Amino acid sequence: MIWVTSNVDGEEYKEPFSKGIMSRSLNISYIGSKRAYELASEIEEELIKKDMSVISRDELADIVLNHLITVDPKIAEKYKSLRLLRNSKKPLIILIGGSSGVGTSSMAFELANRLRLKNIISTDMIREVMRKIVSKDLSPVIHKSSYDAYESIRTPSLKMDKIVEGFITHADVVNVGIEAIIERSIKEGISIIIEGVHVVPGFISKDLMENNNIIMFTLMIDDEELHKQRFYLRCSQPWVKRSLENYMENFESIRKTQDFFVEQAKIYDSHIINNIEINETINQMVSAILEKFVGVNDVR
Ligand SMILES: Nc1ncnc2c1ncn2[C@@H]1O[C@H](COP(=O)(O)OP(=O)(O)OP(=O)(O)O)[C@@H](O)[C@H]1O
Ligand SMILES: O=C(O)[C@@H](CO)OP(=O)(O)O
Repeated sequence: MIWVTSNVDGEEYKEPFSKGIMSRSLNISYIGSKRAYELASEIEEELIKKDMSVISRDELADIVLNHLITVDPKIAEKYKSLRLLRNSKKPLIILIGGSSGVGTSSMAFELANRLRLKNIISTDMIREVMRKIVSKDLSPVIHKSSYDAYESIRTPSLKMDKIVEGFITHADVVNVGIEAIIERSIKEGISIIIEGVHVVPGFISKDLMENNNIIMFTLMIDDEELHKQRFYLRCSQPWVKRSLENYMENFESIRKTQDFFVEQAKIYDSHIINNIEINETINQMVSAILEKFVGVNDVR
């Protein structure tokens, strides 16, 4: 057996070399799990040939890097950048927003897998906790959805589109919870992805956004028909309880909230991604993250 050693706060600990863990860390630019597993097996063979029974994490990373350079320098470059990112002292906070149905929760899950992050929180869950604490009488808007919150605004403004006004009032309350999660993640030093319809550019305090490793993505779907299909797809899954009829009835309003997202994203410089193809979306996100936090240009 090959043991991998590391140091935590001066204490050394060791764990057995695992091809599964290694191949997950190698599946970085979507080379596919089969190819990643083959590479992990090649690396294991190399360790056996060199008769290494104990190896430190850093030595192992160097061996992996050298192996990847001979196989595919682009994958090697990405592996190196992601290691730098993972070794960063500050936690990484990734915010993924977009109007209902554009794919924030699916993309958060895919990105977490790609970056090997363990924490994802949906803003719908934050809203659910808030609904238990804040009564319908006190804040009727958060007891509605983002696209029909306008129905419960007590005194609508005459100057603004009512759907957008409802959306802003609704998302603004949930942002109190989002900021709390960000503050707690920074305090604990844990990296996290926060996703959902309430992650709107310009709604989180400037101070939090500027002084930490935070990056925001705004997903959208420019093609209306494709956006509708995403709801069909989601609601056709047997475990989904949300009704397709509700989203179809409110589709026009949902599209209006998307227009608002895009306007805000342009003003506040959030990365706008047309979420058509999963790998393309994830590659764009990973490239933006590496560029912002490791200073590496696109190595796709
Ligand atoms: N890039 C993509 N390609 C194909 N299907 C996708 C893509 N992104 C998301 N989907 C699918 O679209 C549907 C809607 O996505 P998802 O539930 O992630 O949206 P959401 O933005 O989280 O919505 P809500 O905020 O209303 O919960 C899901 O069935 C998901 O699998
Ligand atoms: O408010 C919304 O836009 C959606 C987000 O997921 O929630 P629901 O349709 O479940 O109210």
